[in-house]
Amino acid sequence: MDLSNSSPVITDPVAISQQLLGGLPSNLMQFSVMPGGYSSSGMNVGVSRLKIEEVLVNGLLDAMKSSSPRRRLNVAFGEDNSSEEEDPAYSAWMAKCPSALASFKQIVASAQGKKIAVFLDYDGTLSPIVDDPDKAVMSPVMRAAVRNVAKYFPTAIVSGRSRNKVFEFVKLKELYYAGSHGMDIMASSANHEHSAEKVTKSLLQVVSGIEGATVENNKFCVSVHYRNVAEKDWKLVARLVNEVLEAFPRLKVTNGRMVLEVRPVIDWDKGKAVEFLLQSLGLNDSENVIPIYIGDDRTDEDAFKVLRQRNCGYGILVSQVPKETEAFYSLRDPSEVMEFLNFLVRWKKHSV
Ligand SMILES: O=P(O)(O)OC[C@H]1O[C@H](O[C@H]2O[C@H](CO)[C@@H](O)[C@H](O)[C@H]2O)[C@H](O)[C@@H](O)[C@@H]1O
Repeated sequence: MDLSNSSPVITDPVAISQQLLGGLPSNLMQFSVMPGGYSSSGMNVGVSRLKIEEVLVNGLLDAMKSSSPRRRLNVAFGEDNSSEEEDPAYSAWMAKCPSALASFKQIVASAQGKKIAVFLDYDGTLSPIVDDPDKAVMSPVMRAAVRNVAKYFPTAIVSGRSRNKVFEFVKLKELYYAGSHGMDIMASSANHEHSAEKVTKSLLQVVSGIEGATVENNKFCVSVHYRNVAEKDWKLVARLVNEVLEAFPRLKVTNGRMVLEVRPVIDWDKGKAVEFLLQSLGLNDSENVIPIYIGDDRTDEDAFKVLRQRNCGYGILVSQVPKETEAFYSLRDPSEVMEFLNFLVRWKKHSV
């Protein structure tokens, strides 16, 4: 299948599902309800809708605090990285999760004669984290790097944002897009979309009095951002979100990078989205396909885990601080992601 000549922009979830799902095993098409609202990975901080208690609010609050680790700065994006090499904790962590740049030769050696498929998260991976989610633009050089990668490898973006929104940022028709943590490639989602609209309205109402709190409707998931909220108010945000969810038994909340992500209680995540895309795109041959998934967030861990379990391909975590991860390799920030993508293109050009 010549993916570079196909028409990959996923414009309608139902249509694409019908197009992609033809021939897929029926279990891939099922949504199943997870008891208690916890994600299958156990990495997310799932909050049961049934127990809106102090202890859970505090649990969520702890997760909110730990999602804002000390931030390093990024040279390529106009910031200063000078003290990076001196952090012993980071160096120790790198021994377990080595740099994908330093390990590039090993990565491509294992891909000789095989097909690489590239999966990319958006926020924090292709664009640096910024205070205003609407301003998380992708730099022209990063766009060029992603475009080049897509010329040589089937490439998909798997984002927590809605497909439309992430496409507005990326603007590349030659990619595949999975939005709402992969839910935005699925059919039968009308109910989830409706719930997202309703819960967005309620969340907007309750957080309207909290300075800095914003709500973003990602079609099937809804983000409540607290990056710009004073830390003293985080507990209030957690409490209000939990209270709203009491009226939405089919929704749960997980914690991302200073964002509470309200999503359907279904057995679907970025890992399942990657499996779905590999199968749909005819790339399910784990002997001959090496999927590379690059992401920075807890939700990306589901995809890293899938690659580990399949024993094929590599998860690459983008992080400037040591983190527990299922990824094999690491990159510090979006500028290193860009370098890695450029390396891949250069290697491919010279290996044909
Ligand atoms: O899966 P992703 O593409 O990484 O999407 C996850 C969330 O990303 C966005 O929020 C994050 O980036 C914002 C812009 O840099 C930042 O302000 C926010 O604090 C981060 O959590 C997006 O706005 C969310 O809706 C996504 O769920």
